[in-house]
Parts: sequence; structure tokens; C-alpha cells
Amino acid sequence: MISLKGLTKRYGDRVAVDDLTLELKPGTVTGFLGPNGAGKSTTMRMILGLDRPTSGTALVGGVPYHEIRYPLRTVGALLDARAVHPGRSCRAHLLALARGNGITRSRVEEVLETVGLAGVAGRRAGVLSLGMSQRLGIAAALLGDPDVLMFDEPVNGLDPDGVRWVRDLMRSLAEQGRTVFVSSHLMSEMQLTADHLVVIGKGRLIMDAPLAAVIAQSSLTAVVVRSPHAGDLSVRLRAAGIGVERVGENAIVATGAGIERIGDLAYEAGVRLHELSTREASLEQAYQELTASSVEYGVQRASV
Ligand SMILES: Nc1ncnc2c1ncn2[C@@H]1O[C@H](COP(=O)(O)OP(=O)(O)OP(=O)(O)O)[C@@H](O)[C@H]1O
Repeated sequence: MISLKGLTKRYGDRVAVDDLTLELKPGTVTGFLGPNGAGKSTTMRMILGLDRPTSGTALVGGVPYHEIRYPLRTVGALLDARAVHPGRSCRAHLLALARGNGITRSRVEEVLETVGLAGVAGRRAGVLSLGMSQRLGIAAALLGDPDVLMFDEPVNGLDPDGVRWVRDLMRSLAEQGRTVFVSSHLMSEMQLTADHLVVIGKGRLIMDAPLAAVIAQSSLTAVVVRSPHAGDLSVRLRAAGIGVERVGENAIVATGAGIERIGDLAYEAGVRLHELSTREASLEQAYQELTASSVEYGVQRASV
């Protein structure tokens, strides 16, 4: 479990993280989303004791990171895959981390196997591809078999098989009851991986909700209705405050209410239905709506 209370970081007069209060639950993959510069890495760095909060607290399993005796056995993290001594082999890098945390040699071999680096364990970290470096970073995070795992952009540089492997790994870590906190800009991937989402913009919390709720609240999530009495039903739905768009003689797209409510209203109105289905927004669409006013470093959309 990770708990943030009023977590704030200022650099001069710039507020990188602004009063974040959150609880990240075990058994869940929580996706951490936000535009460039939103404060995701700074938040993760404060949880790991690498940056000092200006105010507020970040606790892992109820205590600040610096009070944890064997940190790698409590929280594993991948922040910057390239932050490894370039002259050290993969195995030597992991052995050095293991020694400081009371972790066995055999565990090093085990995680090398898990991340698919056993065959190149003797290779120097400095000559690894970005994807292999990511795998080494993930191995380091897994080393202490921790209950809490944090990954900053873990699929960066991975090929499609690697991306899928990370997705399956995150899911299985959560299924084992661990707390998994992962940042990414790849919305399609997050939609497949995360149960819960935390969205921030300009350091502030925008949303802390289950994935399904984030998608449901999008204005692009709608209910599609086909009925031979679409006109009558439109009047009825509008009277109930529901957004209605006619899309052809017999079809309606309704927004602002769930499928159950629309079905009930149709039933009450005695209107026969030939289709009642949900058209879900993608996470990408929901995310864009949520963060539209928080994008600092965006480019203007090209008009075609
Ligand atoms: N050491 C630092 N000194 C000054 N400003 C910093 C420092 N580290 C981060 N910042 C600023 O804090 C803000 C948040 O940065 P951060 O790297 O946490 O964002 P992010 O959400 O991880 O972005 P990205 O998606 O681009 O990785 C940015 O405006 C950044 O310029």
C-alpha cells in the first residue's frame, strides 16, 4: 500500500506536485497518467525518498521510505533504465543490489531468468539495447520480491512481445496481491493493463477512479438505441435530461445516462427496441478530455 497525504514539491516558484492525496491499493494495477511535466516522475521519486517533499507525506506500507530497513524487499522500482553503471555486467549489477539488501545469489539468477536476460547476464549494462535495459531495471525491481512495485514508463523501448510481457507481468504481480503503480503515455496499453487510474495535470490530481469509471464519464461514451419509434423515444429521453442525437430514422445515440436508465425509460414509454448497446470511449479519448486544459507542452493540432 502507498499513501500520499498533501504531497507537494516546489522547485523555486514552480509547483511540480501540488497537494496530492491518494491511496494505492494492493492487488491492483494503478496506472499513473498525465501530460509531459505533469509531475509523475517527481511523485515517484518522493515515494522512493529520492526527492524530499516540500510538504506532505509519502508512506510505503505505513512508513516513509528512508525508515525501511531493507528497501528492495519492501518496494521495487524502475525509474530510469539507463541509470546503471555502464561497465558492470547485468549479473554484477543485480548482485551488488542484492548484497545490500540481504538477498541471495540464487534470487539474482531467478530474476535474470524471469526477465529473459539469463543468456546475456555477463554482458556489460552499457552495451544493452534500451529494451534490454528496461528488462534489467525490471529485474532489479523484482529482486527483493517486494509487495509494492513502481514502474516509470516500463514499456519504453520494448518490442511488441516485450510490451505484452510487461502487461502480463504487471497483471500477475497484482493478482499475487501486490500494489503495482505504473506510469505510461501509451493509453491503449494502459487500457489493457490497469484496473485503476490516477490522472494528474500540472501537479494536481484530476482523477482517481477505476478504469471503467474513467471511460464511463467520457462524453464520448454513449448508449446506442435502435427502435421503430425512435422519434417518440427521443422526446421522452430529452424530457428526462438525456442528450439525444438522431443518427438515421430508427437510431439514437444517447449521452448522460447509462444503459439501464435508457432501457427503463423506453420500457416505461412502451417503446419497442431493436438494439440497446453501449458505445465506449477509448481511454485515449477519455484521457484527452480530462487533460485538455493541463497540457503544457502540446503542439497545435494540424488542420486538414
Ligand atoms: N530537479 C528539478 N529542478 C527543477 N524542476 C524540476 C526538477 N525535476 C522536475 N522538475 C519540473 O517539475 C515538473 C514535473 O516534472 P516530472 O518529470 O515529474 O513530470 P512527468 O509527469 O514525469 O513528465 P514526463 O511525462 O515528461 O516524464 C516539470 O515542470 C519539471 O520541469
